[in-house]
Amino acid sequence: MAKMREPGSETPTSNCEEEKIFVSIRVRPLNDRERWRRDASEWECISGNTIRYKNGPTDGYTFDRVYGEKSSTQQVYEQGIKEIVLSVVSGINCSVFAYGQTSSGKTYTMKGITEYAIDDIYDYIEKQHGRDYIMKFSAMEIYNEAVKDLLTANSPPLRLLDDPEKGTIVERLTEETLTERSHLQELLSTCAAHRTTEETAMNETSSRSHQILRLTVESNPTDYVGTTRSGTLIASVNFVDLAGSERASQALSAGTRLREGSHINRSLLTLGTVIRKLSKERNGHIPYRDSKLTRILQNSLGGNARTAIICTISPARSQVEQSKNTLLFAATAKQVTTNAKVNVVMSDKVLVQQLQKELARMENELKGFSSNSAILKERELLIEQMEQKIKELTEQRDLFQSRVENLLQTNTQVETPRHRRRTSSVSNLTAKLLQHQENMEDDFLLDGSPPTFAGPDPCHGWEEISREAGSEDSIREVQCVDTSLHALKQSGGNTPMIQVTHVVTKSSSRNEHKGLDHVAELNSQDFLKQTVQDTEKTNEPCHVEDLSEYPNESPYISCKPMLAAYATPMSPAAQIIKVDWEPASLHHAKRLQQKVMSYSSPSWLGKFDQEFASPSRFAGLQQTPTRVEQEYSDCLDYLPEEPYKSPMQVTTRKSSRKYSQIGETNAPVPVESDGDSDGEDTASVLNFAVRMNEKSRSKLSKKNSNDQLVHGKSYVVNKRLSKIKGMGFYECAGAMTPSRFERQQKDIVELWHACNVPLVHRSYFFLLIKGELADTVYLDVELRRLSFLQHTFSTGADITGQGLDVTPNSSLKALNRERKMLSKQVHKKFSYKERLQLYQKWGIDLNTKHRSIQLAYLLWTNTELNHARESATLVARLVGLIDSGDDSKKSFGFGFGFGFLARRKSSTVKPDNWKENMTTVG
Ligand SMILES: Nc1ncnc2c1ncn2[C@@H]1O[C@H](COP(=O)(O)OP(=O)(O)OP(=O)(O)O)[C@@H](O)[C@H]1O
Repeated sequence: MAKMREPGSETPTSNCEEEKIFVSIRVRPLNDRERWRRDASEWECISGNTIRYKNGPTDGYTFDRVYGEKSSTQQVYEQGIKEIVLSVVSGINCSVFAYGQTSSGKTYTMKGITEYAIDDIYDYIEKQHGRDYIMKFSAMEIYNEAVKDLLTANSPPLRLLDDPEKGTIVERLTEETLTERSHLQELLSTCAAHRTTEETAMNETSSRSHQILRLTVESNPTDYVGTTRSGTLIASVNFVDLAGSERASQALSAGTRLREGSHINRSLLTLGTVIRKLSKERNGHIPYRDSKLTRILQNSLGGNARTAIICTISPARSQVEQSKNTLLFAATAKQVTTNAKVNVVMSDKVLVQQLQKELARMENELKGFSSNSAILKERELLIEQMEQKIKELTEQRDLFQSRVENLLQTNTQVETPRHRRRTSSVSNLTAKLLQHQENMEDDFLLDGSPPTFAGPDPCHGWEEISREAGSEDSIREVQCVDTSLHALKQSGGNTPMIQVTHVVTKSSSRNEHKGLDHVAELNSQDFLKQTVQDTEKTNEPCHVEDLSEYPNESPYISCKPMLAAYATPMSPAAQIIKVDWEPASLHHAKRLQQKVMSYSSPSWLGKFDQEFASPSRFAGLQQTPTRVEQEYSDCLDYLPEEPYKSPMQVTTRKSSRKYSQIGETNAPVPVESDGDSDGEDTASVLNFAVRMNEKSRSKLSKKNSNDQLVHGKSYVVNKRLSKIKGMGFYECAGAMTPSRFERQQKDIVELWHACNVPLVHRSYFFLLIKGELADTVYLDVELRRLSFLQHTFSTGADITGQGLDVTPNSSLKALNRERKMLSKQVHKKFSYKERLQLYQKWGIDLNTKHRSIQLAYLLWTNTELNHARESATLVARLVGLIDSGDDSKKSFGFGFGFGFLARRKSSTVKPDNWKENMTTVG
């Protein structure tokens, strides 16, 4: 038996509680007619819950409660019924049935039960605080399977409706809201008056219908404690007085009685069936809908309700069979289980009310707190002051902003014609470049060949344009050459070799112009020889400056060596000669540049030039100009006044200079030609270098080493510098200064180009270098490695014959494959958003087709720009290396560099090692 819950103490989540129907038996006393018949009382209650037929088995029938003839209705109510009925105030549905044959005392008992229950409910509600109760009363009868409203006279039959939430409801059933107890008494009287009854032979009233009185109790909380909220509890208690349970055959006679009996029994038979089925298996089909009675009382018979059934019997011997049937029904009903739960309804209205009350409470608390808090007042004051300050600052900012805008506008208006022309030319060039690339890139991914950019290097163009646009300086750098053997003479012949460099000055001396013209007139084949002879003859006045007086200035950085390819390999004491010039005109600069560019690289490098970034295409000088090339040639007229410098050609010549600086003295001298004109160029220059080297050594042996011109001394031919003496080159540049670091890095980049080093390796190396002193070892090792590699390539030695399958051509092919893959990976590895950002960052027009290819091209050519590291990072990501992690990158760079060095020193360079290394980096 479920215990009654304390209203208001329940949680919003309802807990179901299973319990059996509470079944009690009440035996009424013999009535006058039975006594007149001398009918004997055949039933006795042998205990509080067992009744026994006096002439039957001694065991008797056991129920929850049994009440004898002398029991009172109050007893029946108090012992079990009351506890169930009062559940309604806790939000639990409940029902009390009276079942029994006609005149067994059902109405008598239910009348008393109802009155006691209502009294108790009223008593309970009146004692409660903190909740508002609303009670509503409705009454109906089911007669001949018609539902009638007992609160309405001559009620028409009412329809039953199915409600998804409430279950079966009776349409238009009167529901009176109760005010006070007397009100309910009046309503009960009304119901009794409207119920279908008949007069019996004993001048008594016999009920012919099933009566259902329903009291609905709704309770709402009126106060709140903290944030706990409880909803509305709604439950109903049904007082059901059934019609006589005797069989129709006994009650009916004919006509109306027959129909009435069948209807009565339809509901009663269905009730019996439902109870019987519920007592056996609740999960099967329960025919609630077979009768109005069971349909209306569905919840009370096996659902969400607590139920009590009072079975009334007559003690008379003549009614034993009916009494036994009643007890049988009672025994079956005793097996039925119901699931009662608390019915909580949290309506929006109630919820809003609760929240409003809670809000009001919190506001009151806040007001009280604010009014009493001095701290809050201070902060409010502070906030006001800060807001005022912000306002003032905002006004000042706007004022300054407008001034800046005015200034900018003024500057724009005074823009020089030259600047306008340059800007215009930049725009034109950009448009043409992009348009051209759009056409050329179509074929790139199709045939797998590297992009044949007929136009200028887009990377270079952007850099130059950017530099030009950002500088109004009249100083121009011009690539030029000077053998300056004068310097050699002044050095006392100790210099083992001579390097040819270029330099930039603002000088306007006539002699310089001569020198420039002179150099510019030289052809590529005889350039160095002629220059040396001329210099010795004319003995042009040049100041020889010792770099030791400029210990912080690296000659390599300041003079940008260009034709160093002609230095003797493996010489540890390269001389740096710096010649400052300013061209007499742009014409001279261009001519000189053409000459410089006409120097051919080895065949395999030349091929690369033609295919990738040939400046000759840009300048349209060496080949028959195509339509596109002609366009670019036209563009030259609008170019900034700076000669085009090919990264590739600079690389070709510079790389050997580095080789000479760091190489080993006993290394072979590369004098062999590969047979083609490019090779002849190289051989010629190298022969020259060898000759000069030998000359220097001869002088050195005769003069026994002048202390001012020891190995490592560097000289600068510079009209602006005074003569200085002192520290040697290696002493000067031995420390890892930023300038040296930068120079070495650039040299490595150039050698990478020259040796077709895979992009993967380049990326790794760039990512390895952090700009720290510890990077020196990486740079040195890489330089040595590349120098050796380049030397091997340039000598044209039959490396394949030695088992090495890494050749210039093979590495170039591998490099091209990489580049092709790089272009494809741009789309795969970079998101759309990333690509857009990269296009903008690298100056690629978003409207251009094949933007990704352009981006890839810029990435693999931009190792000479300031974005080298970023470029390397992007490349590494594109080729899938970035995911390998820092450790592997470090170990790769370190292991690769030192591993190779170790093999060389121990003379254990094996073809397989080479192959392995190159394969690894590729
Ligand atoms: N426990 C009782 N003590 C004294 N009188 C009783 C008791 N029970 C019933 N009576 C009387 O018996 C008569 C019939 O009772 P009641 O009308 O309640 O029977 P009923 O089962 O409702 O019959 P019906 O089904 O025909 O309406 C009534 O006069 C009633 O006063």
